[in-house]
Amino acid sequence: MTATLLDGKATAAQIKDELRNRVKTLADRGVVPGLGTVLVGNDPGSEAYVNGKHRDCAEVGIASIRRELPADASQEELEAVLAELNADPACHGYIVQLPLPAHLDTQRVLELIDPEKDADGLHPVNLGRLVLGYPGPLPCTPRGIVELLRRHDVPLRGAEVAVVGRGNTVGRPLGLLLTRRSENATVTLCHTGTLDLSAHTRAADIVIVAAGVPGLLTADMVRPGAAVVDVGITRVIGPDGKGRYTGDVDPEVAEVAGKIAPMPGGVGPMTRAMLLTNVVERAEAIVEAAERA
Ligand SMILES: Nc1nc(=O)c2c([nH]1)NC[C@@H]1CN(c3ccc(C(=O)N[C@@H](CCC(=O)O)C(=O)O)cc3)C=[N+]21
Repeated sequence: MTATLLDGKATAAQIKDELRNRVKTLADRGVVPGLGTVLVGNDPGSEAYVNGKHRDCAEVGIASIRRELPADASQEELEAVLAELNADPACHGYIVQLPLPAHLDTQRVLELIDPEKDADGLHPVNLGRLVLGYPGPLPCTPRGIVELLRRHDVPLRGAEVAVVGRGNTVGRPLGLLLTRRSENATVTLCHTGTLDLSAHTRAADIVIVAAGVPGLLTADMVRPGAAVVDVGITRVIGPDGKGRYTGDVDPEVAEVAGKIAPMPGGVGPMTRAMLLTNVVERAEAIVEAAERA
């Protein structure tokens, strides 16, 4: 491998150190930030992610508020939990772990989250704020990618960025974030239906792949020296018959790229660090509003 590492694990650890200090400052003002998680069912992958979020909270001093419902929970039961968290002043932000079981109405659930408590930044009101350039919680993965690039001195201003994938959680909001005046990148939002994908990726200074297609980005598609960010996370069965997660970037890309954010160890830890950041920011906003009053 010739590319240098965009090390999400180390960067997330540094961000957690910074958050620990902000949480201390909040505690001095009498507020402990609280993150809520809502998990429906017992998918082992979702359980592992939610456990990871609570471990992160403990490391930083954020209080964990855990709500778990059985796989056959009704829409009404789930909505009652959201109403409870919306009303709980100890909960500064929360997430509903996705995907939900198929019998539940995901769109309706996500729209019932109080936008001011939307730790994922994915509520339609907050995506609308992002479109309009208004302040609000930002989606964790796009924000984590921008933060990872910034902290590794990858210039965004004037850069050509190819984003592959236009999903609501990563690609589409990432395009909006990167084209804000404060970032000022030039973005081409590609997807698996783009006719000449490699023409776009080869023209880019930064290639960010969030398509969920293992091995989609190959070495011939990358301009030598470009920065590459792998957001893909797909469960595959390896040659040994065991399940594992794989990214969207072929390993050979590391011989061509100048910098690479790998999976694992890149965007995942940054996503988790941004979830914590969103909660601490919500708590800070509440303390500041109370002190102004
Ligand atoms: N409401 C909601 N919000 C989410 O943010 C959300 C969700 N639902 N559903 C599932 C996806 C997936 N996701 C990941 C976050 C971190 C890692 C992560 O930290 N990965 C490590 C590897 C962890 C391991 O190997 O166990 C890494 O990339 O290095 C992975 C996946 C958040 N999601």
